[in-house]
Amino acid sequence: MTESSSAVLRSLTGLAFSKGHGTGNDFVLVADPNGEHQINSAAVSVLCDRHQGIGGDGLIRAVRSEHLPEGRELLEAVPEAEWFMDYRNGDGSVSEMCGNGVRVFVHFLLDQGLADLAEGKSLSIGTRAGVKVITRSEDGYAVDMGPWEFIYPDQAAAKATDSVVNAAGLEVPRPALSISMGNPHTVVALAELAELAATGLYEAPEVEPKPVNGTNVEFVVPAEPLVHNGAGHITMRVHERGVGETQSCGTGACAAAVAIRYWAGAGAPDDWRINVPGGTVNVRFFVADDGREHVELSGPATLVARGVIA
Ligand SMILES: N[C@@H](CCC[C@H](N)C(=O)O)C(=O)O
Repeated sequence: MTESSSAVLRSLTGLAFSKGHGTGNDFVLVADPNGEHQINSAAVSVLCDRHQGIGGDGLIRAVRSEHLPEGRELLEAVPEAEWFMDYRNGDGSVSEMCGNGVRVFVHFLLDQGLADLAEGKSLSIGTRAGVKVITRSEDGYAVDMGPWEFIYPDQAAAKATDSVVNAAGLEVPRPALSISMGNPHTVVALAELAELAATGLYEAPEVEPKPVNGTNVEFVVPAEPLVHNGAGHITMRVHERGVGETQSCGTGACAAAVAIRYWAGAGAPDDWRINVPGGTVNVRFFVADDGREHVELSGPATLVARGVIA
């Protein structure tokens, strides 16, 4: 351990944390109701280090929205969004949204006695991508992720792809489609599972044009046939901005379903199962009360440990 990382850990002595995951996308979770802990990006990367820290794809701080400027702004429109998910990637960078993270966040709030979520009720959680509404579901928790958007709408409409991606193991760059789920995604379809397995994600894929704020990149293989039992089926691997390859990405699963459904055209289903290395998440498209098409993400949330920084 370097001197600076041990100094960072010393400065956090006594901090209580939990460790949790959603389909293998794992997080260090800290309850900071009154916004008293400034966990800077150096501290996040030390805590998320798998060898010299606790280990995690990201760190999630649970803070009351009133204690953050971006939370106070959300409260003006949605006063019930008491809690804010302050999400950081494992390298310390900030991301707008984490789909697996928000389910684990709610599970953590319930475990800590900081919130209630009775059957048939919902919880509104503040995030940097707006307020997300969470309910209980058969597979764990369901999150209304809101509407999706093309990042380059003109190109997407004209050509159905808007960028190209290359990665280790792929012989030629592949066409891709860029989708925003509040955070950026670039989705690439591959023909078969063997090609997906041979794709090297130990370094960031190259994306052209290079997105200014970086991007998460999803490699997906549609099932053959694509639709069975009324749902579309996809297998996905992901390289996450600020992390590397992860076992799962909730916003990535939504972006993958958006892209494959768009490419499949009229008649494509509204229900999707996304198989990732860490399990399965479900994605559903529906028209919400605001008259817009929203994406719902559902899946499990698990807490595995509680501890204190020594
Ligand atoms: N794993 C997350 C996404 C986390 C943020 C992402 N790495 C980014 O920088 O946008 C998910 O489940 O959505």
